[in-house]
Amino acid sequence: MRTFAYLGPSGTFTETALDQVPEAQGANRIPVATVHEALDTVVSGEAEAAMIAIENSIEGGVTSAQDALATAPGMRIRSEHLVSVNFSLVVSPGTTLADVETVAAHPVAYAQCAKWMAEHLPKAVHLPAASNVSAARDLGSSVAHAAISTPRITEVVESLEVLATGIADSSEAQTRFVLVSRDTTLPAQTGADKTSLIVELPNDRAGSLLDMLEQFATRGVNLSLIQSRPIGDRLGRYRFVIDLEGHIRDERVAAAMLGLKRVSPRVMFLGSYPRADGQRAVVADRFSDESFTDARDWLREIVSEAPAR
Ligand SMILES: O=C(O)C(=O)C[C@]1(C(=O)O)C=C[C@@H](O)C=C1
Repeated sequence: MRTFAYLGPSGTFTETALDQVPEAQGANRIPVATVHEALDTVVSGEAEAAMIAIENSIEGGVTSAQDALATAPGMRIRSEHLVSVNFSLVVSPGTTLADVETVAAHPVAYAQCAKWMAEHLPKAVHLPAASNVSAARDLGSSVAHAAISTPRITEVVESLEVLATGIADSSEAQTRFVLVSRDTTLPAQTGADKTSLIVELPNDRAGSLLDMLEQFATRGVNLSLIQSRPIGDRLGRYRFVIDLEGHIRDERVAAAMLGLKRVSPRVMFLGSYPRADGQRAVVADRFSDESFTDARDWLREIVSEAPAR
């Protein structure tokens, strides 16, 4: 039976993202407690793929996921999935807002409710939880007086009371999830694709960040995310987590990758996959596949006609 891992327990937004994967319907699902654990199940072969949150429209890149992807061997993103997220404040029956001094919440969820918290619970202390669901499920047994959770939490944990709904700073917030596996076959080009990379730069060379960015700019490759994360071995060493518009089989993306390989000591290719929003990249004529192949044919002709030395 096919097996998929996701950040559990059942009821998380991550599970909602997994529900979007046709192959995961009726499959065996392993709920895990962290992104690291999710990727470990894939590395060990226990699960064929894992669903992880990678970016939020308010909080930006999910750094724990970026760091886990940078260190787990051989991970490839197969597909991306968007889920609209909103949050409720829940308590054990009888607790009022005035009683709440501590709030359990997943850090990404807590950050998305910052304005509501500042207005209604300015003195509350945040207790980080592994997921939106575990924050609420563990209320009875933890020191938390309230939890930030998904609006559907009362379907999973019936004993809870909802103190406030729609507490996220934006009602339009979305989280982007990716399905990660060890399958290295490339998903087909669709014209509306994304490619994810992790790039390290030499830190003893002035202008290496500009060198990297030029590889994309001069080939008309648009970036949709760029974030630096500490490599962790010593101060001042960072890796760049990058999402770009296009597929590695697009000539302009392939050319940028070749350029990157020359300026960077380490480029990790995390995958090319269809964009969840179906938005096609806007590509100027001079960056089209045809423009690249024409230029290559022109050069080949010159080289093949060159007199032997
Ligand atoms: O999947 C969930 O419900 C989670 O608790 C996790 C998570 C995340 O990992 O970032 C997912 C989406 C929300 O934006 C906040 C938290």
